Amino acid sequence: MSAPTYGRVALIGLGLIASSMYWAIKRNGALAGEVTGYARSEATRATARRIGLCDRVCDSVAEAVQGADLVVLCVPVGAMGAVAEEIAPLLKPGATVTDVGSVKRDVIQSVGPHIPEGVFFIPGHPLAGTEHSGPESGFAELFDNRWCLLVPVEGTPDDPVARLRALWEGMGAHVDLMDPDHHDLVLAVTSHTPHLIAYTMVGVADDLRRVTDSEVIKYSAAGFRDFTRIAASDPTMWRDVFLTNKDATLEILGRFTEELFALQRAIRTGDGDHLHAYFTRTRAIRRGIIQAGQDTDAPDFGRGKVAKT
Ligand SMILES: NC(=O)c1ccc[n+]([C@@H]2O[C@H](COP(=O)([O-])OP(=O)(O)OC[C@H]3O[C@@H](n4cnc5c(N)ncnc54)[C@H](O)[C@@H]3O)[C@@H](O)[C@H]2O)c1
Ligand SMILES: O=C(O)C(=O)C[C@]1(C(=O)O)C=C[C@@H](O)C=C1
Repeated sequence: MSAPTYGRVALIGLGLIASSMYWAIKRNGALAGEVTGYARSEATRATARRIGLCDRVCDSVAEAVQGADLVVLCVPVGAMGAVAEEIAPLLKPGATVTDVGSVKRDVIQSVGPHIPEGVFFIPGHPLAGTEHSGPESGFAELFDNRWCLLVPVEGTPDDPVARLRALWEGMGAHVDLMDPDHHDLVLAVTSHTPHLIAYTMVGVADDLRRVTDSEVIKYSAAGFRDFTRIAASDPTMWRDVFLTNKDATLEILGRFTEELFALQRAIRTGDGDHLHAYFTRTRAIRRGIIQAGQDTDAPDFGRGKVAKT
């Protein structure tokens, strides 16, 4: 059997992503010699022990990080800096620190200054998740065929990046490298603003509850149901995403509202051509994604082509 990618991996914050990483590492036993885990709440640590999450659940962050070759910060983006400050003096020379946060520029600014000389810092972001959170929500297949973006800070040598890439690939993901600002802009379009829209739509439906007598829930069609799934995502995580990816989200939200006003106007003025042209353009985008084989969840994935009208 080949040597493990890392001798010891420490997972800090035992929620959806950390627990999925643990099960994915265990599925491919060659990835880590030992996985330690730490959660700040005693209840979370007790749950982790009960379900066999991590080879060793530690009662202090110091014990979890001690001797680790890789430390993965799996806490909300707003908590990354404080956790990094706490673990900094405990890090082994030559170790790598990474994170899984949904925003990258802010994590680089809050974590970077605490990373000691001789320790590598390679921020990361797996583009995979669900609306569930906590130690019991993880599963080994979460990262299969998903992207994981790595955002190495300037001057990071190739070897530690290649090693972290091997870990993510071993957990089933495809890996790309990206600049942090570009990451934050892309994710504002593909993830952050869509979440805000889902939160808003469900909030609007809730405001109308009395008017509709709960019929929006009873008769919710597939589109709205997808919104409710997204809007059930963890409030702390998403509060931090919007507070830390403020500029990119506001930029995309500005463009979104402009387009929305144009569509609103087309509806009011009965401009069917505008609506039809707009929807034709957006449908082509969806079809392009499916034809490029980039949406493995789509019901029409693998059929090779989609119906023409
Ligand atoms: N959920 C997703 O879809 C998803 C996908 C990709 C990346 N992420 C990112 O991964 C990270 C973890 O998300 P998750 O979905 O696993 O969350 P989660 O809520 O399931 O788990 C987060 C863990 O961090 C702990 N924690 C919270 N605040 C803390 C603090 N101040 N100090 C120490 N520990 C603290 C919680 O107790 C919990 O154990 C976040 O940064 C998030 O942006 C989430
Ligand atoms: O599928 C979901 O539930 C998600 O929202 C996952 C999702 C996304 O927007 O795709 C959410 C946040 C992450 O940072 C990465 C993935």
